[in-house]
Amino acid sequence: MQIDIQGLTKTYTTWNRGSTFSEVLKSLVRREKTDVHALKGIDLSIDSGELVGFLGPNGAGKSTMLKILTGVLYPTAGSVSVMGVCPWKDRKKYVAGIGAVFGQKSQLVWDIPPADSFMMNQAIYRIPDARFRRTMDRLVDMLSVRDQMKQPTRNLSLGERMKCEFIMAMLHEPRIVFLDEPTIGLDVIAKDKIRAFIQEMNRDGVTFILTTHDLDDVERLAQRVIVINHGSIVFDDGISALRQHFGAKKIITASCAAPCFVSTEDGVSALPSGVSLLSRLSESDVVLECDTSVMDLPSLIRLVSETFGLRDLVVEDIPIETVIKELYAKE
Ligand SMILES: Nc1ncnc2c1ncn2[C@@H]1O[C@H](COP(=O)(O)OP(=O)(O)OP(=O)(O)O)[C@@H](O)[C@H]1O
Repeated sequence: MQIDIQGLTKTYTTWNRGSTFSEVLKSLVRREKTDVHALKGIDLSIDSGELVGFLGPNGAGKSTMLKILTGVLYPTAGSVSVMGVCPWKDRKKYVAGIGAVFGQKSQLVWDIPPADSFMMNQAIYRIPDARFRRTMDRLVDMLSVRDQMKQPTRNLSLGERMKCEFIMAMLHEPRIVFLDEPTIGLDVIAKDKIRAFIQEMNRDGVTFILTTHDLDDVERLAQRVIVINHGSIVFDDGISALRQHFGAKKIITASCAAPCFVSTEDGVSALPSGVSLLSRLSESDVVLECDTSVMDLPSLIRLVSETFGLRDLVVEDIPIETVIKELYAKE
């Protein structure tokens, strides 16, 4: 096991100063304390080579978790061991083995070309010359940024800069890389390139811990999804299990020859149990949600076909957004 987290708890204490003049004056003598329970006793283990996606609504505790795992914040209680090291206790030894890419924060020096920033990292991590050249050449070719190497970072597009951020984070060949919103603001082509890069590095055995609000990132990359809400883990499994979390539901778009499931005075009387009408596109075109644990799909298709004369049919999984929205809404 590469990462072992037990009972991880973080409580932020803030002091209420008040907003009116008299409240601020009073707070000089006696201030009210507010505790924010950002992480409430998290237990988690992650194996070497995993690609884990952390999801959660705003304020769920993801950044707090990432900050503790990268060693920039210490917890209120609990233990963390990453490759046998406690991140916030033995920082010097720890940072040599990890990498980090933050979509909203740059590690490159703005006024100098990426190639010079890379050489700074070579010195910081004491990477031998031959190994540095070999790793840099490989990464630069993988991400196709050779033409950008000699230009000042401030002149690069967001996509070019993000690719260079990845190179910067991978030069010392870390075994674990933390990614915080790595594709934020990128166009679809740049996103694809970066995702392919992450997958290739993962195939080489690098463990990735990815925090994001981009469900495409999670669907395309993560083998395991951990959803945090109100400081606790509310889901920890694969992406297909996430889809099944609220039952085996399917979305069916049916185009029929005759008007189908039309409303009567008593409501939509013809709908069988386990099936609900999501939307009506026209009298004879409907979008249905089918709970296949109640009504199996072949029976529903047969019923629609025999009753209304089926012309066209599309069966889809529940959109991952719907599942996530329901998980987030749960207290
Ligand atoms: N330095 C701090 N002092 C006080 N409270 C804090 C501090 N940092 C975070 N919090 C609170 O802790 C909770 C968790 O915050 P955190 O930033 O970890 O959430 P998050 O899941 O990363 O959210 P987002 O997706 O919006 O970045 C929030 O209620 C936040 O207001």
